[in-house]
Amino acid sequence: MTLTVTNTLGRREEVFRPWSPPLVTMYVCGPTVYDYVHIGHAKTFVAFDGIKRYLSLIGYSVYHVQNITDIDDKIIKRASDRGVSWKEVADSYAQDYLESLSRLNIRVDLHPRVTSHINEIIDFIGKLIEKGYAYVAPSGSVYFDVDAYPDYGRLSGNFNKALWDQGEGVVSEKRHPYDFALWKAAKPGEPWWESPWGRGRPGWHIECSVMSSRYLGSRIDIHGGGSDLIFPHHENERAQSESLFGGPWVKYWLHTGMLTIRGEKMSKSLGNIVSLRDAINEWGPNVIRMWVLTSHYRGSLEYSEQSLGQAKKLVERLRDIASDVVKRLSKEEYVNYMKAADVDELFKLRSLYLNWHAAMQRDFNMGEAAGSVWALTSEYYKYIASSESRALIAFTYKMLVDFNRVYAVLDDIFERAPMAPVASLEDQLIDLLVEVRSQLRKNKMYDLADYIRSKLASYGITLVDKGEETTWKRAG
Ligand SMILES: Nc1ncnc2c1ncn2[C@@H]1O[C@H](COP(=O)(O)OP(=O)(O)OP(=O)(O)O)[C@@H](O)[C@H]1O
Ligand SMILES: [Zn+2]
Repeated sequence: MTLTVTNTLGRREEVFRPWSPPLVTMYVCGPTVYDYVHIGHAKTFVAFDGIKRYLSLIGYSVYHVQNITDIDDKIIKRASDRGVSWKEVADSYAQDYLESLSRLNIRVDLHPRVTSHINEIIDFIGKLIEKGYAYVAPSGSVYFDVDAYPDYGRLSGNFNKALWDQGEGVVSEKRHPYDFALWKAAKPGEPWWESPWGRGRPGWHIECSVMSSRYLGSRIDIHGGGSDLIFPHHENERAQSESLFGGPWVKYWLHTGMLTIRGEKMSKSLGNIVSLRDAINEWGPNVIRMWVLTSHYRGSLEYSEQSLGQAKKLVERLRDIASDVVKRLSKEEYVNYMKAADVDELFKLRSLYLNWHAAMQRDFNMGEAAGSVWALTSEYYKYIASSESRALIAFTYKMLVDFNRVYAVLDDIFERAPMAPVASLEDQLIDLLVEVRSQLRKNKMYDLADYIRSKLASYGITLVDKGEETTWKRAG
């Protein structure tokens, strides 16, 4: 199988060939920390986590850097509205962001912050001025000279100069209205750092060029972010970096589609956000992950109770099956030979597994891959749950382990009980308690039987009584 990805640069599907396999370097634009992280951010961050996890599953080693923008006009404004320092605003929301990532089981290798890289930023800008790509204006602000970079517009496919307005306002000191700020001279009352051009602070775009190359070098395999960043942010990053490094910079530009609410982009500035905290409290982190990872990263995703409900159902099924499979594998009673029907079933599972990979290999098509996961759960309830073939159960387990390398919603189940030929001591003790409880019930000693049930529940073990027989499972 060959992995292909859709590169925003050129807008085509390309075979994935990183600069130095098996290493893959990946930089994703992180948040500007002036408010709580919302589920729109989660869509982008979970999608890249899924991409990284899939690359790791097929043998790559991914180094993932995701920045924190901790100085920006919006942070300064929020601080002055609240009468606190910009640092207090940035630190508290950066904390919320890091906690959210950790609750969502997203592991980023490095979280560089802009304000810890001011010297590197000044150095980068200095070199751009030296090479003739940037100029110092009378105010002490420094601008990128867009006309000096002939490839400008190729990433976004926007070659019409009239549409290159950067949203920074037309400042008379710029050479062209579309030049953008690399360094902003300090206005009274604003935070500043000393620089060769006077006191000021970095512009937004320069920070990502600087921090990505500082940690990943001057050639990066994957640069990611939401599609809202293609223009001007990524167009500008590309102009800055390729001008300085003098050659191709990012190999694959991958962009996520937007999370929408009532058809509109969810955004702090539009004031229509559902905070990730609230969403996690309502649905739990596993459901949010699954919801994002069962849709295509490039597509948009509408916030709806119904689609979250579907994701919840899938997570519940997977957790139920994983617990069952782990428990069954730890027992010795399953016979080791296969019946003809078991072999047929194994082939069915095999094709589901191959289809899952085939979908993932086509530009990480997670929406399509989800079909195989649903199908696996159906096969389990339909056939495997009552099969006695250890091989079939073991293959189900292996598939779930691989799927979970991407979805990461079963870690606790697999960590607690890896595939083992005999039950762990813990499992054997639970079995024993369940058996004792059954005896107590037979002897009508319900108080003691209930005590065992509630004690086990407090350890996260749920008992399910079906007639005389009692089974148990770990809570999700
Ligand atoms: N609604 C959304 N859907 C998907 N990704 C999003 C959404 N909003 C922001 N992102 C992505 O999250 C990352 C961090 O975004 P950032 O904090 O810069 O957001 P922002 O655009 O400033 O937020 P907002 O638009 O809410 O003010 C970026 O990669 C951005 O593309
Ligand atoms: Zn960026």
